[in-house]
Amino acid sequence: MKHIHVELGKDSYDIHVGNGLLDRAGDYIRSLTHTRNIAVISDSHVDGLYGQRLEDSLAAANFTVHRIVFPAGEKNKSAASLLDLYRQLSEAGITRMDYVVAFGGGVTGDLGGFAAATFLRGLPFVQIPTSILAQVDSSVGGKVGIDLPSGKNQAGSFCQPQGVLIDPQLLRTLPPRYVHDGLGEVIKYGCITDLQLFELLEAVDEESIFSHWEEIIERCCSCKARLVERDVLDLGERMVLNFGHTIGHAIERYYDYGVYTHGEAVAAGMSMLTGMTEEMGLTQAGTTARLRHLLQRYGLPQDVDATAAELLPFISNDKKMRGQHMTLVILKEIGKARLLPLDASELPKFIRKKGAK
Ligand SMILES: NC(=O)c1ccc[n+]([C@@H]2O[C@H](COP(=O)([O-])OP(=O)(O)OC[C@H]3O[C@@H](n4cnc5c(N)ncnc54)[C@H](O)[C@@H]3O)[C@@H](O)[C@H]2O)c1
Ligand SMILES: O=C(O)C(=O)C[C@@H](O)[C@H](O)[C@H](O)COP(=O)(O)O
Ligand SMILES: [Zn+2]
Repeated sequence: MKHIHVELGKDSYDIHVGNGLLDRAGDYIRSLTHTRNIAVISDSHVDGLYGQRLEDSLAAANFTVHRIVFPAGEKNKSAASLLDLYRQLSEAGITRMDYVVAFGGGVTGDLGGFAAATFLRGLPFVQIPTSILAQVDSSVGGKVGIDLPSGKNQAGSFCQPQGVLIDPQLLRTLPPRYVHDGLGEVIKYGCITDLQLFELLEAVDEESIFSHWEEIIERCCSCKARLVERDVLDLGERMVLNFGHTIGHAIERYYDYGVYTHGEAVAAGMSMLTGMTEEMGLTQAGTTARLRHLLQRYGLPQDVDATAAELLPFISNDKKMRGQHMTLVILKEIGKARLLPLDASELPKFIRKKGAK
């Protein structure tokens, strides 16, 4: 079992990584609280697969368990779902001393975490991520929230979990599309800070990657933990985690959260942007080809049909926008990202698509 500490003063917590941890969740959460009631928020797929196992572990540790379920899918990371979770938390009689577990992929972590962060002005919560994407990225760092018609993650807050329990064995049931989806964010970590991780992904293939999950999860979570410790509110250095997301979020929204998964959209965003920055001489020659080759190897898109003009309106409310100024995350080379401040009027030239004027 591996432990990664996230040092944030009174908001500090630990990330635990180990096979079989799901069945020890009850004892672990019991070590954090004496309360009786616990709400487990999960989507319909994860609840069906693992809800009873988690309930059994929690019940054995003397918790009264309230399983709260919402329909799976990014379209449900919505205000309507949030209201329904509040209703269910209220009907379960959850009070301020009780605990919430966000148990599922990134959608559950963001939506369930936001419900916990805001219901009764805030309840303590634990993240038990079950998708690759959630195990390498979304369960750590405290960004919780929902999508709005105006854009991706447009309502949310920073609220750190009390702990994160990662059981890589749960990934065995993850559908192949979401293996690729999560690898989109893993490739992001390789691009922004971890050349060795990028090289590992180049060296293995989809078959053999399963034997490397623990190492991959640990590398990504450690990288994220260090960035979050230095810049918890995302005002500077943490922004590198947003590489590929300026265009990626616009892609998700343009297609109404129904065509590209988050990891796929980020993959296309990284590739499209790097194509442009390399052409401008800001990125080392050859980087785009290397990135696109890796994306292709793991079944991820390198481009989308939507034009720059179609995507641009959804970039105007990116969270890296400050008035008329914007920070773009670009690559110097594989393993090294940098923040590029620019005027919003310059954005179109970074989104212009290959071959377009
Ligand atoms: N807060 C953050 O820092 C952060 C970081 C990255 C991404 N995100 C958000 O995460 C979301 C994407 O997360 P995701 O890709 O995990 O999507 P998801 O939560 O929708 O999960 C993907 C699918 O896999 C299913 N699933 C999850 N675990 C499973 C398992 N073990 N076995 C079988 N099926 C399983 C889910 O039911 C769902 O159908 C996006 O909304 C994105 O914005 C947040
Ligand atoms: O934790 C972060 O910081 C990230 O940017 C991680 C991203 O992978 C994640 O998708 C995040 O939710 C994006 O945040 P946003 O502030 O751009 O909505
Ligand atoms: Zn992301």
